[in-house]
Amino acid sequence: MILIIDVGNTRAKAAVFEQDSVLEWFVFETKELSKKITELLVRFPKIHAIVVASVVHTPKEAFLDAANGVAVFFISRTDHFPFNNHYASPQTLGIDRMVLASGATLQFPGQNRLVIDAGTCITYDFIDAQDNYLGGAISPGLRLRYQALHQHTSQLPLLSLSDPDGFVGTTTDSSIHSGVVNGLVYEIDGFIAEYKALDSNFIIILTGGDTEFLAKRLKNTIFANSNFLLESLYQTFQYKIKND
Ligand SMILES: Nc1ncnc2c1ncn2[C@@H]1O[C@H](COP(=O)(O)OP(=O)(O)O)[C@@H](O)[C@H]1O
Ligand SMILES: CC(C)(COP(=O)(O)O)[C@@H](O)C(=O)NCCC(=O)O
Ligand SMILES: [K+]
Repeated sequence: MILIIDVGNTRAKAAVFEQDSVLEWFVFETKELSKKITELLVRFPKIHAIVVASVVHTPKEAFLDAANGVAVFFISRTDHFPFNNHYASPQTLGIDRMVLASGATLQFPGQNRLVIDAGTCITYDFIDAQDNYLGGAISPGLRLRYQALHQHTSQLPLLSLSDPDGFVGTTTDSSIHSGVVNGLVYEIDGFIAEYKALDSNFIIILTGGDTEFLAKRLKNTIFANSNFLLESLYQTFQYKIKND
């Protein structure tokens, strides 16, 4: 039994794997990490390894203390990945993006893949049909857009995510919802159109905390899976074990 943990900038996501199936999924605040690991190890005493990918500087000691002797594997940039990395600054590439690229490469062989992760930030990652990872884009996530508008102005309220009524905002609130939600939907559809213009043989994978909200609003056909990062992390770990 293996505990897989993805530590994002907003929340940590975890899954307990038995062979290749998931027994249970968990989501919690990143600051509750140590406490949660301790709880999960009590609930699932058969866990013999913990696999972690983190984009947050969480001290390794915190994991090791909570793991209480269970082996902890921190997936890092120096591990084996199933793609050729062409990012021009590989030393600064987010480990979450590498894991997503790895999952896309292994799960969808022989086609162009675009992975969109709608989390704290929106990340776009492009792996071509020959398994070359080429890069993509980073932009603010949905919640971050609402927060930024409020924090950097005097007059804009902090709103929570809600459906805009059309694209013409007629009040401050509806203008913000239109700008944030429609703006992001146009952005994603726009990027997808650019990638598809390169080659029609494309699979587009959408993941992250805003997957469900966004999936039904996009024009394009996509493969939506909120758990794609955790599944990819499990596969990246299996790939690492085989190739180390
Ligand atoms: N309980 C929640 N707390 C924070 N964000 C949430 C929650 N539920 C849904 N979300 C959405 O999830 C997004 C963050 O996604 P997530 O995958 O958790 O980010 P990260 O991987 O960067 O930690 C936010 O833009 C927000 O709209
Ligand atoms: C872009 C990110 C902040 C996204 O993090 P997330 O939204 O998943 O919490 C993360 O992938 C990161 O810190 N990247 C480093 C810069 C880069 O990938 O080029
Ligand atoms: K992201």
